[in-house]
Amino acid sequence: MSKPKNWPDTLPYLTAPLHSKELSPSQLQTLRTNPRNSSSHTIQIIPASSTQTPSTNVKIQPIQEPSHPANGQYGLFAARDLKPGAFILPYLGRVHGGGGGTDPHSDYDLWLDRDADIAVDAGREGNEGRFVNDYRGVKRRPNAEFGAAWCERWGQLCVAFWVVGSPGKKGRLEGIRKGEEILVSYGKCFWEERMAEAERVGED
Ligand SMILES: C[S@@+](CC[C@H](N)C(=O)[O-])C[C@H]1O[C@@H](n2cnc3c(N)ncnc32)[C@H](O)[C@@H]1O
Repeated sequence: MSKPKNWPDTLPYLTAPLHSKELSPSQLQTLRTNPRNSSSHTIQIIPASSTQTPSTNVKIQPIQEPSHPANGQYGLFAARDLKPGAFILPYLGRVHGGGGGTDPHSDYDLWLDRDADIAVDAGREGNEGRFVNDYRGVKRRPNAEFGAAWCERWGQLCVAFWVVGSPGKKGRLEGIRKGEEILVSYGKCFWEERMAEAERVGED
């Protein structure tokens, strides 16, 4: 199986979501319910042709810029020009419930469905999506966003990334140029939790 360039040797590269054994039958049903068949059809449907692996939209690159807050780590960069609103890639990892099956301190855990208590952790295995950094300290605003999508390739709900903006709208949202870093907002909660954790460690 081919892996993306710069993929770490120690980490399994996923080409499909991995299900934690602890997922309950109702969580599994939520994951496998196509919103096209339900009354609340608000999420995007991603055709299988858009989720080929490795992704041709992105590349993983080491960050070697002292002013970048994640200097010395990796980041995810556009491998070609990406238009406003364009789908970028799915975020693959271990799909789990709050009940367990993953690391509670993971920095790679994203909500898929809060109401159903389902999240995706790419801490121990994942795809290119795990290398997306937060915009804070890098750019003035995020150029990408994440949310839930129905992925036809796997017949289930997934977390996925899109370019910020709407396809037909002109203005300051100009998509992501080839070579530009893809940056999302992890949300205030992510950084508040990290700060609280750092304070706890400092007190020990
Ligand atoms: C999901 S990972 C992103 C990929 C990570 N850079 C890597 O190489 O594995 C999240 C971690 O990246 C780092 N990070 C991402 N965005 C950051 C930012 N804006 N400022 C500081 N650290 C950041 C933090 O260490 C955070 O815990």
